[in-house]
Amino acid sequence: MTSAQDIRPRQDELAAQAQYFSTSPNASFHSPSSHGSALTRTIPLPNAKHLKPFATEDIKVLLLENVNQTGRDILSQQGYQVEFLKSSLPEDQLIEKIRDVHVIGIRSKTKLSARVLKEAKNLIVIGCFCIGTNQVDLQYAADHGIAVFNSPFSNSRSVAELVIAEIIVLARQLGDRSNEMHAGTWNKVSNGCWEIRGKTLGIIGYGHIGAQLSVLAESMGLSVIFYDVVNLMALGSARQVDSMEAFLSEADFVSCHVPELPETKGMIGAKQFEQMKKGSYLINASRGTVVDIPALIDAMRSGKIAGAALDVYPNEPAGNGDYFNSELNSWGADLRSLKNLILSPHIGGSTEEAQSAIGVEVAQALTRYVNEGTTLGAVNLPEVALRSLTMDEPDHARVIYIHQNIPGVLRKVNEIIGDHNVDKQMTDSRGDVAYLMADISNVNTTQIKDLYTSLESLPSRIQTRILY
Ligand SMILES: NC(=O)c1ccc[n+]([C@@H]2O[C@H](COP(=O)([O-])OP(=O)(O)OC[C@H]3O[C@@H](n4cnc5c(N)ncnc54)[C@H](O)[C@@H]3O)[C@@H](O)[C@H]2O)c1
Ligand SMILES: O=C(O)[C@H](O)COP(=O)(O)O
Repeated sequence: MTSAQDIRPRQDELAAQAQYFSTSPNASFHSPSSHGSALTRTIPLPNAKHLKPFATEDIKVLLLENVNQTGRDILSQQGYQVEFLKSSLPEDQLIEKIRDVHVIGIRSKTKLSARVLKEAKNLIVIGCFCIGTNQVDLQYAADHGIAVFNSPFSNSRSVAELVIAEIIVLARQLGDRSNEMHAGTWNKVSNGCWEIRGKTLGIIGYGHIGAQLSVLAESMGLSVIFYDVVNLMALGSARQVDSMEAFLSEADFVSCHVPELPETKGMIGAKQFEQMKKGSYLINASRGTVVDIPALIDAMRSGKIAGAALDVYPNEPAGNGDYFNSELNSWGADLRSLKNLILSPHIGGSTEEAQSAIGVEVAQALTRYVNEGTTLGAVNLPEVALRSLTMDEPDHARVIYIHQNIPGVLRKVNEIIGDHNVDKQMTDSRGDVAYLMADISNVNTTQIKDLYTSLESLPSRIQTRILY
């Protein structure tokens, strides 16, 4: 039976590996990527029942933005060094911290631009503990062999429920009445207050959240129409409308659920407010850049739009307690002065259920990637997996080779690994980047080092890891 002690590499093996890499320091820094370092070391784990390819305590994880305890626990239980911070970091501090880490976990606030990622010499994987991945330069990450994972739908229901609440609160001006009561004013009005029964909800972006919202809204007596760039199956009695103008002119409530893309930036602006019904409402819980805020302010002041709910903003404060500030956003003060405008601090996905599920989902994806190289669910790399390699036979190794997707690479890689018995192999490509995973047997430590050096020397190489 394997004891806990057995699943750690012996100190003398670690020392030997450190020596090996310190005598050939460039081996892990070949062009085109400057990535590769501690994790490209090949550290043996004799007798381990499951693939744990290196000293897990060497793995440094930085978690920002208050990632849920469930995720922190999973990563800590792996033995990784986990640093946890409640808020995001200013770019200069982020750059200092990211230099060192192999894994970073973020939410929607932390911008992992090419400028930041360029400094992340050890980084192999990013976990977005949220749905959106617009805050990460996905192409730069892929080109440098950094996998990115997210949680595609664990908070969808939470967002949909929040929007349902907002529809009723807007229709009844409930936010204003509550504010007035908090200020000591009794103001009993029915003017401009409506039931939602029989009204039309227009959903822009009929994906995970839009579809959930559609089902909930119909059950409360709303008619649902939606606009999406993709032709989609309508749920229940919902109906897809092809033209944005026709869609906007029919909806009493318009709710945005599109990702942040170049095409969705400012997609609701002055022209679209003009096309909306007089007295209609706008809800945005997608991304702050989707709605042109000065145009919204004008439309609300003119009475065209009777109310709005914003959960997201083009610039959001770094952490709790920070001022929602009008210096950063010239329109901040104007927004706060508007009537029947619900402002919430990006809480669409902030429920216990969603955060707990996201913590588990993303932390497990990160662990599988670090320990086994599995990219299932990655948003920027090809999805590749092989069934788990057991370490019962000590002469087995898993080769992970991320490379440029150009002709002739597989032939060269197979020439290198083909002297050994290739038990299984899978390769796939996505755009310019390809990912190869192969389990080989009848290979000893010296041969593994040779394999590693040969693979690293191929000009197509982005990142090599050999797990054994
Ligand atoms: N407020 C929050 O806390 C919160 C929580 C979760 C997600 N979000 C945001 O909501 C967005 C949507 O989430 P989702 O899970 O429903 O995404 P999704 O990918 O499942 O659905 C997005 C839909 O938008 C459509 N779309 C894309 N571009 C479009 C365009 N130009 N016009 C019309 N439709 C377009 C897509 O075809 C897709 O059907 C996320 O990308 C994220 O930014 C916010
Ligand atoms: O993309 C998302 O899932 C939402 O915007 C929620 O982001 P958050 O985890 O930063 O609240």
